[in-house]
Amino acid sequence: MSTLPATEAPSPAPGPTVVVRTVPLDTTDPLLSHLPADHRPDDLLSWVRRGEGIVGWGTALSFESRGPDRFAAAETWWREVARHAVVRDDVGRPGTGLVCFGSFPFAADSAEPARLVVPSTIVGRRDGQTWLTTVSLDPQLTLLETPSVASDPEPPGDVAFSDGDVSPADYAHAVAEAVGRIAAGEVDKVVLARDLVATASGPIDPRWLLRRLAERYENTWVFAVAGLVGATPELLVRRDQGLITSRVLAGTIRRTGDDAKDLALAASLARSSKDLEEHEYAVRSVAEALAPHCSSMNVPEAPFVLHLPNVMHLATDVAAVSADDASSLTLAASLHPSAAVGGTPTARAVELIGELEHMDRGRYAGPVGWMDAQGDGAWGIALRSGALDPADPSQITLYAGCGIVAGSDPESEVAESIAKLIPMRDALASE
Ligand SMILES: C=C(O[C@@H]1C=C(C(=O)O)C=C[C@H]1O)C(=O)O
Repeated sequence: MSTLPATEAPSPAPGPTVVVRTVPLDTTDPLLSHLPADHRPDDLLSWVRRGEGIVGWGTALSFESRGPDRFAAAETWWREVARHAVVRDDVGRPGTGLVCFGSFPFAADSAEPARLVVPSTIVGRRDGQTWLTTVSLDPQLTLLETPSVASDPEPPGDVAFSDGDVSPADYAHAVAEAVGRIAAGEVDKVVLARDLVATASGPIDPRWLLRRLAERYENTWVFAVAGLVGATPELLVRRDQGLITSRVLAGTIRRTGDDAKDLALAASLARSSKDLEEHEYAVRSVAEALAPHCSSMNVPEAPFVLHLPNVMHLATDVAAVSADDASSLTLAASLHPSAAVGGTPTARAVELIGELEHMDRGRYAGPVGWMDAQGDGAWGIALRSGALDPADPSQITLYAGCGIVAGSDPESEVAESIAKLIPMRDALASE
């Protein structure tokens, strides 16, 4: 329990003053089991992988930004919040003390704003050590009770799927058009996406989705920020005490369910010139964007095959040593959009997405993650995800996209998008 000195009122500080307290917590209960049952769906926050990470709820502070400067505005706001925060941190590692969660729209002209949220309660775990952080605007902050395990979430009931803005037929058409534009030399690669609307008979509890995603997709980061929920296998960037890492994915094969066949497919994926070419574009775009911020960088020569229950991807883990004080969010902003979700060359590919895709991606395929007061943090690409409808608790829009290159075939890309929708479709099932 802390009694911190009251700040003078009215405060001359331009930013809000938050009072933050982190203490070790003696529990081994799964992080996701702490997310409370009685909060609004868009008030639950998660960044969890293999039982570790952070979950949060309640809103101590939040911020929205729009347009091409959405990242810079968020960074400025965060620096102000961090500068004025009064922090007492008894654990002292990345993710403890003051932390925000964030999620950014893919496109600068999206109707969706970028969101940063500082939750009022965070439970985190790293290397087996668990902690509790409370954040308050009240300088007389007293520590909350140790969070308990919440009641189990209810399943969403029967779920019906319907076309979103881009039907499978529209998608095949857009892919064919993109292949034509690639042949004409406009771009080398463009990533096109589509959406699928799921309507459940009952309210969709994000805690249900998160638990199911975490159970089945242990090679992913299971996230929830302001109603965007998913399990991404792609880490845009992590900054952890001077070490920068990124997991680049591009090049995909659908799994068959037959392990022997899947191994043969994995071997063919690792040799496929179409996929290797697509992968190479994505790795190069990440390495080039990180280079100005790094003193040394390790980019493996050949990708490995990442096995997920629904698909396999060509994957490369880039590691680098930070050479400046660029925060994880600044790094994420300079990496976005990578060739994995935009294309190559980036600017022209993004224009082509605007021309051919016919939907607002919202925060799908944008950076999603968290950051602490030192700028350490982790930002994934919001893939294998859905956006809960803020107006209808029983509806969620799911998204999936595919990298289109010269050799792409529209029907295969429709099938690949279907495979990429499986994690969220399965997570919605009630069985
Ligand atoms: C765009 C998505 O995935 C991206 C595209 C990939 C591809 O085309 O091979 C692979 C992984 C991701 O970088 C998605 O899942 O929606």
